[in-house]
Amino acid sequence: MLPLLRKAKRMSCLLSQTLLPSSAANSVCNFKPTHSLIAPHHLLLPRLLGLRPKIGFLGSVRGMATKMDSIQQNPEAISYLNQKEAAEIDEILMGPLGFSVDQLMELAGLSVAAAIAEVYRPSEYSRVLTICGPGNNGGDGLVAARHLYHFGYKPFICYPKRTAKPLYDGLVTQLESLSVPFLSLEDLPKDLSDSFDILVDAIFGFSFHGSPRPPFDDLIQRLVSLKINGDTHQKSSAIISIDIPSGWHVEEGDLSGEGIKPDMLVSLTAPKLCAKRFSGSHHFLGGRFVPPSIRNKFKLQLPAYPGTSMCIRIGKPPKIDISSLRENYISPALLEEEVVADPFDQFQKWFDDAMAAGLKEPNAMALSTTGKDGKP
Ligand SMILES: NC(=O)C1=CN([C@@H]2O[C@H](COP(=O)(O)OP(=O)(O)OC[C@H]3O[C@@H](n4cnc5c(N)ncnc54)[C@H](O)[C@@H]3O)[C@@H](O)[C@H]2O)[C@H](O)CC1
Ligand SMILES: [K+]
Repeated sequence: MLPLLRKAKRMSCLLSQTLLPSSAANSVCNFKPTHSLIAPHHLLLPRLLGLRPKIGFLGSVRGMATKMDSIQQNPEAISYLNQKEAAEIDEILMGPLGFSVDQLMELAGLSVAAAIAEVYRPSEYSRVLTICGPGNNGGDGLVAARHLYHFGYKPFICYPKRTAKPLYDGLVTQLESLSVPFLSLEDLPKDLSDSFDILVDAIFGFSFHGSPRPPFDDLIQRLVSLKINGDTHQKSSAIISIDIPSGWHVEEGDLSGEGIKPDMLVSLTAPKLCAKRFSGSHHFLGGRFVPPSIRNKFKLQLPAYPGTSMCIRIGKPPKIDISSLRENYISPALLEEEVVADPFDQFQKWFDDAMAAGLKEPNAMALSTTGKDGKP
């Protein structure tokens, strides 16, 4: 036991010298422990409590941070665009400013996928059906589906009116090469909420006008009825609308009051006027490509995106039930017979666990010592 403890002490000095200020390191090294355990602190604490750290989907940690940090924008402080302004911005971006539609669509679709991943974990909401319309909104949906695939979701596509242009052919080929299933209208299951956890509405964007024509009228109706007939005891699929809830008037919103009621809206570039009527839980902004010249010309007030994020929550986040954030760790205790004889090997094992979990600062650690009586 003694050589093991000496080794542990030697290692604690080594670690302390790298991690602590010298005075603190000296006091650790001069301290004579009778028992000592060293581990990355996020591993040691739960283990000492007889628990094993849970290695979960990192998006949940990130999502939680975003929930906490999210800027609770005053909706009135953000600019809303009318249909003409939205189309004009598009034209300027793709005209004098030199962007291509492919570029903007890629960024728009990536923002949508990022916003979805902020709120809906793939462990709970894996099956995603994206319903794509005939224009660029549909293209955003195809791009988002590809990114969701890479984020760990299982995407499906319904794209009943394909646009015969190389850009769209390419997006379809990219998804087919990932074996993402394309479902025809006939293939769609009767009850969408039985088969899909998320339904992405990529049917119409800011160029929509009039009343939806077939086959989109029916598809929109299926999304509407999902929320009307939703069994309150069963988890209903989440509906995510890209840029505009399809069928809504771009400026006036849900004129009949009987349109889609999405759970999440991802506005692109800047929210359109109809977004003022959005009453779902999650309103995000994406399309982080608006240059100052456009901001100035249209006097746009837009929130600053945090760090490298592709999306930002706008509007108030839903109230968080703190008890639902609690995780139960059900794992065996740290048993003496399971501990490796050499503390360096044991440390390496814990360190490898921390590295594999992708934890931030896996080299941060805590040193605990106890007396012979087992007291700290
Ligand atoms: N700058 C940006 O923010 C970018 C946004 N993007 C996305 O593009 C859409 C706007 O795309 P656009 O192709 O102009 O229009 P739509 O997708 O809305 O679809 C037009 C399409 O729909 C047909 N249509 C219109 N009304 C009806 C109707 N009543 N019934 C049936 N069909 C209808 C019309 O004929 C066209 O075929 C924007 O919202 C963003 O989502 C870009 O991806 C990137 C830049
Ligand atoms: K839409």
